[in-house]
Amino acid sequence: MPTYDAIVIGAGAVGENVADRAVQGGLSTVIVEAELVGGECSYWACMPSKVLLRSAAVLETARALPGAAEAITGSLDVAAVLERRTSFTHDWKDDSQVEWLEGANIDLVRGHAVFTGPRTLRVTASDGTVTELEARHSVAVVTGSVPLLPETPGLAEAQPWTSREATSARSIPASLAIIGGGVVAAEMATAYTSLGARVTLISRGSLLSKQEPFAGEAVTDALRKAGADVRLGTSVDRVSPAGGESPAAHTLHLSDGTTVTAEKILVATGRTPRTGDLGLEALGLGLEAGGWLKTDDSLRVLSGDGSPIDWLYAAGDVTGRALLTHQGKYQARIAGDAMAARALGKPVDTAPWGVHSATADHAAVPQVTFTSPEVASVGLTAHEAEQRGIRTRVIDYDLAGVAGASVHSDGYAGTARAIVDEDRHVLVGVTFVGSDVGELLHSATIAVAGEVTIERLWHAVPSYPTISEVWLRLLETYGRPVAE
Ligand SMILES: Cc1cc2nc3c(=O)[nH]c(=O)nc-3n(C[C@H](O)[C@H](O)[C@H](O)COP(=O)(O)OP(=O)(O)OC[C@H]3O[C@@H](n4cnc5c(N)ncnc54)[C@H](O)[C@@H]3O)c2cc1C
Ligand SMILES: NC(=O)c1ccc[n+]([C@@H]2O[C@H](COP(=O)([O-])OP(=O)(O)OC[C@H]3O[C@@H](n4cnc5c(N)ncnc54)[C@H](O)[C@@H]3O)[C@@H](O)[C@H]2O)c1
Repeated sequence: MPTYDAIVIGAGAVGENVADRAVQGGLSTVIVEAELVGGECSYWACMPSKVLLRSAAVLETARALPGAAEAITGSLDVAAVLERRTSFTHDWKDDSQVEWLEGANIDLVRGHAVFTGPRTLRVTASDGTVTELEARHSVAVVTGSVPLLPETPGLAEAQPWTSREATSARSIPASLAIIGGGVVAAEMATAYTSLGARVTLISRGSLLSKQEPFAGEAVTDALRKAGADVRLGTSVDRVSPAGGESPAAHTLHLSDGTTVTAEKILVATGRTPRTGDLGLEALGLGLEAGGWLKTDDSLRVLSGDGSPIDWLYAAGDVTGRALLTHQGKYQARIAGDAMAARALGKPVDTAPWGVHSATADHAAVPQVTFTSPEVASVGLTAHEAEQRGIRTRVIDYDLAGVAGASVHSDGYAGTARAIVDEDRHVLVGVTFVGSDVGELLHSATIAVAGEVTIERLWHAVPSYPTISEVWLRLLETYGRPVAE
């Protein structure tokens, strides 16, 4: 049986990084992949979705700029956008990522992995070939997540799209009904409206409800202005064939008594961990098939009794810690380093903010939602800070009042919010809403993760005239520091 120091199950962006750090730490490592090396982010999530959004965002900015606006003589070239998307996904082929694995000294076994015992796995390839693998030290489960489909009567029969079909479509449907009000729903509603589909978004709550309320409100207003039908506080009771002249269309019957007819339905109601078919439950460790893999901050999986399993690690979506590529890769760096350090008897630093502790997962998770306007946030919302019992002050500033924003484009609209922990005089959360604010976010992430005091932030001088001058405006709104 081939034996390695470490086995990584899942070669998405996160698994690749776990394996890379394990190899760099001195462990012989094999990675197992059932589909494409590169995972969801490269082929059906981050990259294709952002490419689908980008051209229209640039066009919108140009339209708000005298001089540039006059040069626009046509409309969005949908075929060119789809072609650029396909080039980013390498037409759903993973040769370049396989080449990267080879360069990083990571062995690859293709197929679906199932645990046969502690540290042993059986991998079955699509042609039926079986490979048994054994790990001397550790196994990392990095199997990601899959879309969660609600059990709405008639929905499965309508063969709805998930994010996979929405990001890989070769043509744009005339009409698209999107069920959900989270990030996927908001981004895909923005993209498909710009690409010419008649979009109806149906959300049982508000839009982007995990963010500051003004974020979802701004995106809702913008989507409506762009022509989308956004129905909030409504759910889908059942789906039926539309009949009539367009047999391929579907009718969605909503809880408010209205109906929506659409050629395609996109379900964007969240994700569920890919742990149902791994044989984890047979290990006798109290792990549940289909459940999230809870971990400690060095990414060791916690057994049913809450104690860490010394040989079993997990990172990325499958942990449910933060379903974001960059945060999963942060966990991956820590998991791979911790696996290597423990295997080789080297020191392990699991103190908060230590080398082997994914502390930022609790305090400073950044996220950019690439809607129009963009929503960029890190750390806590005002509501979350209050729930954690932090004594806060909320500072808001209208981005339209910042010189750099008015240079960016005419009629620039946006909002910035900073949440100050009044006891520690540090920021615990920041949100920006506005065109191109995504590139501003890392300044806020550094302030929050670095726990930079308000007094010191006055010495971080933003350049004039950039949108980042909002930092100075937020400080002025908070109040000048005084010498004691
Ligand atoms: C539409 C959409 C847009 C997104 N946009 C962004 C974005 O802009 N920015 C961002 O940060 N995040 C974004 N995300 C989230 C991001 O895609 C995920 O957080 C990220 O892909 C998780 O990476 P992962 O490696 O944990 O899982 P995955 O990428 O899902 O990789 C897991 C891999 O494991 C393999 N696998 C599973 N089970 C087995 C098994 N038993 N044996 C062998 N192999 C197995 C799978 O085939 C897969 O390749 C988006 C998500 C969606 C749905
Ligand atoms: N730009 C980015 O960073 C980006 C982009 C897309 C996705 N993602 C990540 O991917 C993950 C998945 O995104 P998502 O939008 O699918 O999930 P989400 O958790 O953001 O939103 C799920 C939405 O579905 C609704 N919902 C849940 N069950 C429902 C039901 N039965 N009926 C009707 N509505 C229901 C929820 O109320 C919520 O509005 C997110 O956690 C996000 O972090 C990130």
